[in-house]
Formats: sequence, C-alpha cells, structure tokens
Amino acid sequence: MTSTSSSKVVTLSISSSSLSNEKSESTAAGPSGDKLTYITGDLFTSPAGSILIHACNTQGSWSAGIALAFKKRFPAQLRAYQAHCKATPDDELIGTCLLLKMRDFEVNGNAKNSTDRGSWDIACLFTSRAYGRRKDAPGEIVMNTERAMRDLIRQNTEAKEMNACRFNSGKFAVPWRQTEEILQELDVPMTIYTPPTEVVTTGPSRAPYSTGPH
Ligand SMILES: Nc1ncnc2c1ncn2[C@@H]1O[C@H](COP(=O)(O)OP(=O)(O)OC[C@H]2O[C@H](OP(=O)(O)O)[C@H](O)[C@@H]2O)[C@@H](O)[C@H]1O
Repeated sequence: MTSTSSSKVVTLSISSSSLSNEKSESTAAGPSGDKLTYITGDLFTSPAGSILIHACNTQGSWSAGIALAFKKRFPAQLRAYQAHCKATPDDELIGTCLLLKMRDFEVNGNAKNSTDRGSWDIACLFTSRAYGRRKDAPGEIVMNTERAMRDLIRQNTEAKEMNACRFNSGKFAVPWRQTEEILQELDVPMTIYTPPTEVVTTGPSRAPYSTGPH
C-alpha cells in the first residue's frame, strides 16, 4: 500500500469513528483525531472557566461572523484586542495568539448588564493579516493557524478546557477540514461547536456536521 492510500484509510477511519462516537486509535501513520469532540450548539454555552477560541485578523477588527458576537458580549476584551493590534506590527502578530484572561476583565470594562462578564478566557488566533477580499491565502491561514495554536498551547499553563467554533471556515473561507487536520496533528483536546443553523444550511459534503467532524 502506498503512503497516500495509507493516509486515506486513516482519515476515513477517523470520520466513521467520530460519527459513531467511538474513540479512534492513535497511529504513527496519521493523526488520531480522538481529542476533538463535536457539539451542535452555541460556542457561548461552553463551560464557565474554559477558553473560547476564534480566528482574528491583525487589523483590530471584530466586525463580522462570530467576532461580531464577541464584540457585543465583550467590549472590554475588544478594546484590549484593538490595543494589542495597534501596538504590534502585523508581521509580529501573525501566527500568534492573544489570550485574554477572564480575571483581567472581572472588575471593570464590560457592559454592566452583561451576564457573560468573566466567564471565559478568550483566545484570539491571528490567522490572517487582513480580512474581506484581502485576507491571506488559505495555505497561509493554515500555516498561521498551526503557529498560533502552538502559541495558545504554550500559554495555557493552567490546562484550561479549550472550546472553538469552526474557525477559519466562515469569513476566512478555509475548508474546516484543513484547520481540523492541524488540530489533529497537534493532538490537542478541544470541543468544536457548530451552530444548528449551519447543520441545516450546509451542502451534501458537510451533511455530517451535526455529529461528525467533516
Ligand atoms: N455562536 C456560535 N457558536 C459556534 N459557532 C459559531 C457561532 N457563530 C458563528 N459560528 C461559526 O463560526 C465559524 C467561523 O466563521 P466566522 O466567519 O465567524 O469566522 P472565520 O474564522 O472564518 O473568520 C474570521 C474573520 O471573520 C471576522 O470578520 P472581519 O474580519 O471582522 O470582517 C473576524 O473579525 C475575522 O477577521 C463558522 O463555522 C460559523 O458558523
């Protein structure tokens, strides 16, 4: 069997085991994938005290997609993200992670009526320099994702639970599978949330979204 066909078998095995909620064995030939858990639901229902992960541009803009939800819920964290972007050159930001710790925002900053205040740390993965039509190419975003995830793992010294949306797969237009492969290679435990609306509206190749990773 060629190495190409071998890796294909591993991939298929990951897919089917995820759908049946069974753990797949880790093999030297490929990623285990068994540390990713898939949930249909809202990322903002993640357990308190955990980390919420999303992808960001380096321009200081949370203006669309799930970033807009972060902006509305966490105005103080938005300001910290903007200040960080302003103070750091793009080339230094890209491929890093800004980890905004809840304890730094408990006392002041967020809207007084926010019920989310202080519930989670927020990990901003800088996976693209720009956004919209000027966003980085998919291959670059994937490379930046690996570096930014390593930076997050390094900073997560308290081993907090990590939760993410299918980052990079919306506005950044990178097929989820490519980001998923990076997470599998890093062998990182993470829960991935998919909105129920996305399950309904996706095409045939994304149909298993309600229960599986592809
Ligand atoms: N509540 C929720 N719970 C769980 N999943 C949720 C959700 N709401 C949405 N999703 C899903 O979350 C995935 C990512 O989709 P997104 O398009 O958001 O993000 P992305 O990572 O591709 O791109 C980042 C750039 O998008 C923004 O826009 P701007 O640049 O500001 O214009 C940023 O600022 C960045 O720059 C998609 O699967 C959505 O279904």
